[in-house]
Amino acid sequence: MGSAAVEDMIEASSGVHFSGFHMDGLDSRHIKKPMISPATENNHNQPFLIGVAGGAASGKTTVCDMIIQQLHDQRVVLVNQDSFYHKLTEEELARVHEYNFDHPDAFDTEKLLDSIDNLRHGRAVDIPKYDFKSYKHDVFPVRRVNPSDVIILEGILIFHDPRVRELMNMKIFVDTDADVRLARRIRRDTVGKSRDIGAVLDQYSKFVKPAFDDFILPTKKYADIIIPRGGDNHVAIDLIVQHIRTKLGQHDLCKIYPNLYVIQSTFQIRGMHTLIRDSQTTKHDFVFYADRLIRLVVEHGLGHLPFTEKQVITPTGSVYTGVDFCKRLCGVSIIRSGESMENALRACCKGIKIGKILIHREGDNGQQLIYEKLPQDISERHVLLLDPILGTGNSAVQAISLLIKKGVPESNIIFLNLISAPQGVHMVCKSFPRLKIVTSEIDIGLNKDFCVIPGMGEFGDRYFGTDDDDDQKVVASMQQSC
Ligand SMILES: Nc1ncnc2c1ncn2[C@@H]1O[C@H](COP(=O)(O)OP(=O)(O)O)[C@@H](O)[C@H]1O
Ligand SMILES: Nc1ccn([C@@H]2O[C@H](COP(=O)(O)O)[C@@H](O)[C@H]2O)c(=O)n1
Ligand SMILES: [Mg+2]
Repeated sequence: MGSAAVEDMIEASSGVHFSGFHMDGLDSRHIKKPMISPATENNHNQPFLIGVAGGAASGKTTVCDMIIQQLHDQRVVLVNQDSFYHKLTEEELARVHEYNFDHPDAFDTEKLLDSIDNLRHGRAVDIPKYDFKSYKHDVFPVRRVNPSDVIILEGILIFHDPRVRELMNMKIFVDTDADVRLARRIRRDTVGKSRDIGAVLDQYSKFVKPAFDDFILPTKKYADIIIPRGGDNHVAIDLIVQHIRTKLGQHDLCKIYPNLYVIQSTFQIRGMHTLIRDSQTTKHDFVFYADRLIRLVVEHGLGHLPFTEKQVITPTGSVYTGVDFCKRLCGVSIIRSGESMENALRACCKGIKIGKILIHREGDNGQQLIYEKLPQDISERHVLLLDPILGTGNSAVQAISLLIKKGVPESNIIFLNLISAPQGVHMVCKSFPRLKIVTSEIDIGLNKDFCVIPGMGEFGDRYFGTDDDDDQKVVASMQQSC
């Protein structure tokens, strides 16, 4: 695809986030101003920002180095909070042993925020390298840091300021025993920084330990992941790297198509995917975890519907300013796998009408519309199109074309699925830039039989129990648990 075509498409589709506001059927007293659906699942065109905090000598730098090493094929930069220590005055330098380097005020957070803002917007920045021996920033040449796919921010107090914290896509706290930290610090400061052991211990009891208790430890609660034993914890580091890779994989397609929304990956979501993708999972477990994931996708999809502001009076007599749901909705499932998503939609939207479309699939593009039953007034509704797998995209294109033929505006269609292949994403997003796709994971691609890989096999067979192997799996799982 030419870059001009991509730009045209992005421009055309970016408008849809603001154009789906409908007022039909709503009480005008409740309508104050249009509210744009929050689309927080992914940050288009933004690098993935990781924060790594923890006590001094807990192993933060070691953990960052290991992550960077494992992500060797990605553009990753490390930004150290040390680089943003305030410049000391002559007076402070003369009495440096009385200076508290562990207090939040020791850092120039405004400058740090400015540098991150530049990097996030694709601008290179010059970051000084701090010299622990002279307490100065001008001993070493400044480091030119280029914008990258992943930015790691590391430092004892990197979670302290909420403005910095809010920018982070992932927060890691390195949790190492206090004795180990002190022992490492003594070695580092005496051998590495040529400091006197008495001064090191004085600084520790006067500033380092109190600041850890008062400022650093209280930020542990903001962490998404706490790593005990730092760099020795290879399992945690592998999982973190895997998660970052998933996020980076998604970013590429999300950068091209602003109408693609991949729900924020968590270890819970990855755990559920691991189960439904495992060929040894029993039907019972498959249905249980597929239902959980479907429910998440449905809830995220509903988050993209237009809302109107609504105020209510609570039992305490106070005013609560909230939102009113969009009422003109309908679901459409692509038979047969799509029917597995109907229950979750019904559970979220009381009494929702659900239409059906049956498409006969043969090979990669032998699609043929066989049957359709849709509500008569479908053109006036927002449609949630249901199909757990987006493979080649041919069935989806058939179904969407039918909806558009029936008068449904393209921007009123939200296509919900669990797994999308990049081929299907390209096909649907290119053909219908005003529609939205909400999915939970993007897979690698399609095999020669047009099946999604790694995928999960034939979803309908596994969900509805028409998978021949299932009895053997039950026996195997019973044997395992004996
Ligand atoms: N798992 C570990 N085992 C032994 N030594 C370690 C380990 N992790 C870090 N160190 C050492 O401890 C010191 C502090 O580690 P570092 O990663 O620089 O911590 P921080 O960045 O949190 O201050 C360094 O000298 C490093 O080599
Ligand atoms: N001139 C300085 C500046 C900082 N420190 C100490 O460094 C610690 C933070 O660095 P980490 O790599 O351990 O995160 C912090 O505890 C400061 O006391 C210093 O000793 N001298
Ligand atoms: Mg460090």
